[in-house]
Amino acid sequence: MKVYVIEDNPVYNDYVCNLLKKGGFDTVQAYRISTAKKLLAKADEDDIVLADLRLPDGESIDLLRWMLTNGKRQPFIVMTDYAEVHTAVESMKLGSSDYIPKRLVEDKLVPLVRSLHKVQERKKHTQIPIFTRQGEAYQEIKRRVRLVAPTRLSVLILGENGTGKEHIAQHIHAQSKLSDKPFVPVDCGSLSPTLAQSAFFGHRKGAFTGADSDKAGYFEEADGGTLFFDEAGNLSLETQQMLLRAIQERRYRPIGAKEDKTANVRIVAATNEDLQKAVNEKRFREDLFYRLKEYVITVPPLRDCQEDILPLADFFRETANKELERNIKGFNASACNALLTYPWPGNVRELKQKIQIAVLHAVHDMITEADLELDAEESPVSFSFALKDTGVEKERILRALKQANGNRKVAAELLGIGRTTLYNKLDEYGLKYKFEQS
Ligand SMILES: Nc1ncnc2c1ncn2[C@@H]1O[C@H](COP(=O)(O)OP(=O)(O)OP(=O)(O)O)[C@@H](O)[C@H]1O
Repeated sequence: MKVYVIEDNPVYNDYVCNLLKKGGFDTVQAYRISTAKKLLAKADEDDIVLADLRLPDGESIDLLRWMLTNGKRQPFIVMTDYAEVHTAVESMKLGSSDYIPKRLVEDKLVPLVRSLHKVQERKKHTQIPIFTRQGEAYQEIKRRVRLVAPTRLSVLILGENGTGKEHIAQHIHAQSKLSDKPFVPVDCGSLSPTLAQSAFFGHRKGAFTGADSDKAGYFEEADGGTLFFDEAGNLSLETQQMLLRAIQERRYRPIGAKEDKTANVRIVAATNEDLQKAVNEKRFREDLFYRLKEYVITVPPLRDCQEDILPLADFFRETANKELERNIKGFNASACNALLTYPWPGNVRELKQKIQIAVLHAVHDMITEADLELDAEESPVSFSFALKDTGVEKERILRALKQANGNRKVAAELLGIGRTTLYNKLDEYGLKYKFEQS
């Protein structure tokens, strides 16, 4: 997946591409509409286009029109210095996915691209097979899901990108009493504040220019079921206030309607943001935070779930074998070691991608370390072991020791710390003789 950045100012173009690269996205640059058209002719379905509103040879809306007439349905983001609502609305009426004022690019672009990418992933993988993880941390998550699912409590799922939060939300819905009603995911990161009210609450015909017919919002679509706020940390303050009222009063009014409707939904939200920090920094409303976190499920990063890595890798190898029509049998020893020691900043999503590439690359029937193309820059050591919570730290050490069959050297490597630090920690937690090798 690539992001096409079409911006005539080369310095700004480079700046935007660097932001995207840091966010983990590949980029392709163009400075004019004419060049963009040539490049986009070869674009993949899951690519994303980001274009400046005004370009030397026309407006980006012309490019969008060209794409639509040429059957190109990639998400299209308009970047503008001129954040007038009418321009944004015009481009969105035509089918652009969103617009972003340049002053917000630094903070909002990467989350926006990420959510659009997720929508595409979701469309592509509506029927993706899911592996039932057996690791200890996951057993605890399953227990919490089982307990909370039948209640009406709002659930907040916390975890880094790609840890599988959305699947957990789906499990909560599937195990609830509402499972025969809809599960409606909302990508909060891709909602512009201007359009959020209509998106959540819907509108009546004629409520504003362009409202040609009545439209149901997410609350109505999810009626009786679960509304899933994905990337909830990206909600604008304005939208947060609007949602808080609807959730608290269990009522909302579609734009242009004369009467309120009942908000009969169960809320599940997910975020990779530290919401408490966002609350302290006044970026997230404290009252909404408490509404959302009636029950919290925390999903640990993949690097802390060592026992799940190889089984998941095997599962993704099998699915990649089917998709790519290959017959790769497994991983050699150095590949296994690399999988276990790599820090997986992109978590399960990244593991899945790396295995897919490896299955494609493998020359013989076993995947080697080189096939995995793990980025050397992301060495395990770059991940600090500075865990605030000693309980979690102890757990992690125990898991690493178990995984390493008691071998201190391997355990230290798995944890990304030096052997002396590990010995000190073992002393501190009274684990000196735990899993001692005979
Ligand atoms: N147990 C699993 N079995 C198979 N695939 C999984 C599993 N867990 C996660 N994945 C895959 O990893 C990717 C990320 O999962 P998901 O979208 O649920 O994560 P997320 O935490 O919601 O991500 P984000 O924070 O980016 O929104 C998806 O492609 C998903 O199919």
